[in-house]
Amino acid sequence: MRLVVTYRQGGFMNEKVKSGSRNVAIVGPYLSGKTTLLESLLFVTGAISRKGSVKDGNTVGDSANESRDRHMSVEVSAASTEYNDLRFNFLDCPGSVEFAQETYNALMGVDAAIVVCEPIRDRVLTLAPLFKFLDDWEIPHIVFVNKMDRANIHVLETLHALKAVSSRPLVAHQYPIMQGEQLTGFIDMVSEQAYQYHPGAPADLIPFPENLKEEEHTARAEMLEALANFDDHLLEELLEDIEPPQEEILKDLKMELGADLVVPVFFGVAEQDYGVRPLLEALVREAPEPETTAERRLTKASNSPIAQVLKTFYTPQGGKLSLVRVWQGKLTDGIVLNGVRAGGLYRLMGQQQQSVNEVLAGDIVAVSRLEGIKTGDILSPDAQLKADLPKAEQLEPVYALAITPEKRNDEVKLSSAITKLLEEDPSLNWEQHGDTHEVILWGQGEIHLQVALDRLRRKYNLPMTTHMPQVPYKETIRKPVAAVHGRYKHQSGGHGQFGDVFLDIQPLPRGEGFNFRETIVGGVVPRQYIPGVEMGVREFLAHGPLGFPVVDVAVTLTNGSYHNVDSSEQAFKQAARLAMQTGVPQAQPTLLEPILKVQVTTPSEFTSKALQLLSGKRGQILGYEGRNDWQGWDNISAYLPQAEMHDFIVELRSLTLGVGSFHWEYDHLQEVPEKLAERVLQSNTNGHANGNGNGNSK
Ligand SMILES: Nc1nc2c(ncn2[C@@H]2O[C@H](COP(=O)(O)OP(=O)(O)OP(=O)(O)O)[C@@H](O)[C@H]2O)c(=O)[nH]1
Repeated sequence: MRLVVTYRQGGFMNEKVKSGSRNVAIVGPYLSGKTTLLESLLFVTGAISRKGSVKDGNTVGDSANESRDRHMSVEVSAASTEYNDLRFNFLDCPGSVEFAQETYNALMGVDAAIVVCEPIRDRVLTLAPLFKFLDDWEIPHIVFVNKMDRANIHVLETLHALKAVSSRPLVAHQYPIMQGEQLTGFIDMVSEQAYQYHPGAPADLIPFPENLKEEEHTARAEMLEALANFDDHLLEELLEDIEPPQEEILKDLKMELGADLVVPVFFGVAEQDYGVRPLLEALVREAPEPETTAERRLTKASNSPIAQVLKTFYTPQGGKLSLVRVWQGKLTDGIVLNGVRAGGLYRLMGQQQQSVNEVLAGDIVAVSRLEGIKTGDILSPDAQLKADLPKAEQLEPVYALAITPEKRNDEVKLSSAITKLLEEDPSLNWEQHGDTHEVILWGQGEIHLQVALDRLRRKYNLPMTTHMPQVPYKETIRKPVAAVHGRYKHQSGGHGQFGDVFLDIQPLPRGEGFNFRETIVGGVVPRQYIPGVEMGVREFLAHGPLGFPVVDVAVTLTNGSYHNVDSSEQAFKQAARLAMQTGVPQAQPTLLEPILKVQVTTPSEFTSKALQLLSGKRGQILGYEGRNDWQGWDNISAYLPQAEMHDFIVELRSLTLGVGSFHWEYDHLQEVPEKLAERVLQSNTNGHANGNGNGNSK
């Protein structure tokens, strides 16, 4: 096939069949250098002829406008290159916890991940949730300690800190050669050969640095011991002081990395391309082949083509692209998947696309126009297909904003635009609240929602204003009132309107809602008018004297009278409303607020801070304990008023290096403390209803 060059910096690879492929996600904490590493990988493999930088906004990763604006990845970027006759599909994933869903979805489709991190002791904890995800799903991963041009802690200290947050043993695959804080070369721990880096060129073989002999030997012995834990033959050799052959070490590294039993560690400086070639070599030699990954992940009952959607994009022109991993068989141009004809197959290089005619199992490509298909869906031309592939759990939303189109006429466009937004980003959610009628956008944090709002504005021409969502307060009554009278009598022209009722109004236990009964005897209120009475009561309760829906109240129609000509269901409805208007204010109305049951997850060292945060937000601690499935992490259970939830995730993250998280569900309604209730009611009469009494726009 002929070379089609469409990429500005050097072009796509020749679209010819390679001897194999590797699909690799680049993951790691925020700003650790993932996009820079991708740029370097593409550069050293010749896919681009000039490197862009994150600062200049011209990298292949971070190509979306929303990423460029913020100098951070906000979605997965795919790029393809080749090295050693293998096709490499790299997925550059966002590091911010607010975009973790993107990363988790992408990880489900790769053969291995490169975890990029920085040599900063205090920041390694930010790796813990990612390591846990990788280990829970047994995804083979390599650590690349980046920014070794400013490493102010010793290599062994970095390794030690990293080991503390990984449940799998970390093995140094290289021993870095440093000059002060600057990486200058490395010793390959398999061959024990030393190399020196050179700007813009491959590393040179150099004599073994004698001063590192002892440290390197210790680190190598640790690596071999870790490998020997899963290989009896290697263990015997070590016990008998036999130097294991290099092939055996490499075989073990491949097998144990592939099964996520060990995590090899590399060091580098992505900005200078240092450490990037050895990383590629390791991926070629040691990362699992796509067929091996398919054997581990795919459960299937037929041989038809099978693919899975890892990410959905809507291009600025409005076209839909589904990034898919082909697990089995081949996809061809125009193939029908799950009943939908694909528009075309494309290899991606950031935002650039190159059309291809067919794609074989083990590859990752974008498929256009798969309308109705969502991220995570398993695709096949076989309608009866029974296949299973793991799918990352959907993250629960933890942060909300109420949104309103800047232009009133845009309200009708909003729902279809949000539907597309949610297809692109499954960790968003939205609802139109039943009580407050606000449209609420839910997501993972402030930046996450701002990115969603940017997309609404840019892609769908829907600028929005936002404000803090109102708290859906309710009200109830504290004491019963009996025989409240309501009489509706109206004479206008023809025949008049007459309804007359006596109601008992009583509080119900919390959570009982509403019930209506009648104890009418002797037909003083004829049967056919009683539904009107209930309707009038319900209508009144939708908006009580404090301005909120009234709950946990029982109303009994006990007595009344009627007029043969003038009575009607409508008139009795009005009479009931009048009785309620009189009676409810006498029954000590009181404000109720929704209380959430939350479960906070935090590293144990931050548990006391998280407890303080909860208490400071009127939370009621129910208990806390260490997690059985996650050493060094605690779960805290508490009740938290919904009025205090708005910034809870923001504050929790700022107290816990960004790794604290929480799960929540509505639990019950509870009386608002008197002082606070006054503030809420005051701000409600001013047109706002949130717990802090400040309904300001954000
Ligand atoms: N000193 C130094 N800086 C680096 C290196 N690699 C990346 N950086 C800088 O680190 C910053 C973040 O780099 P990115 O590549 O955007 O990091 P990222 O991990 O992709 O960021 P997110 O995807 O937003 O989490 C940028 O300013 C880079 O220039 C490196 O090897 N050395």
